Amino acid sequence: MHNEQTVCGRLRFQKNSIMLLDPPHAQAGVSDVLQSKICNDLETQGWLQQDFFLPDDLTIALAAECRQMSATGSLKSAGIGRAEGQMLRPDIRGDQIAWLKAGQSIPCDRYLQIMENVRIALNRSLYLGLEEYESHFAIYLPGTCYRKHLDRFRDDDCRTVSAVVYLNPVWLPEQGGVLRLHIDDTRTEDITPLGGRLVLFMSADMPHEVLPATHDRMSLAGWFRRRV
Ligand SMILES: O=C(O)CCC(=O)C(=O)O
Ligand SMILES: [Fe+2]
Repeated sequence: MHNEQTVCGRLRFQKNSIMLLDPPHAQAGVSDVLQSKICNDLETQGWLQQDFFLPDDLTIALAAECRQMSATGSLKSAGIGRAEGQMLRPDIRGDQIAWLKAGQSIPCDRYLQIMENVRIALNRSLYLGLEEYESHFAIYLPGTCYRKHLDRFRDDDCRTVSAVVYLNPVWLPEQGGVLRLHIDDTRTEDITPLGGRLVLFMSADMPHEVLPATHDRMSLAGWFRRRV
């Protein structure tokens, strides 16, 4: 595991990073490192963190796309709840989002292909029967948050594994904006939203929240789903 102080300072260049995808990464599966974390960490503790998950050039391209969408008004305030029951409650959830569509850009398709490899790895390790992946860009403007919640809806149990990939190439601890996982009644785990980092956790069992930040906080949040 990398020292948080070093990792938080600045996204390092590819030569220092662990190659997580076997070349050529588009078609290859996930690395042995990630596959064994899925087996060990996700299965035993219900969550995992993988740094340098995305190649640096992809993190930068996705961050640029997120910023561009924000600047052109393509990101919309996210609601809470599902379908007709959805409502805007910026005091509870303050991010702005845009759902990804296949073919919308080369970086998004690269990201979706990588997540497809993760889906296969999850099924191989944990026999979860995951059939699809949905994902959105998210930006949390300074001061906004997402209060403690579970990702699985009460009336729809398809969301099985939650995945967040962070897109800010630089993130300092004093900028806040951690993802706080509530592991049990007494233990929490804070994850700094540093670019390239992946977090996976079980959607039904892991209460979590996003704390306010002092800077724009960009990510791709997604869910591996079982069929209805
Ligand atoms: O951005 C994060 O760290 C988590 C986001 C989240 O919890 C969600 O979108 O449901
Ligand atoms: Fe969530």
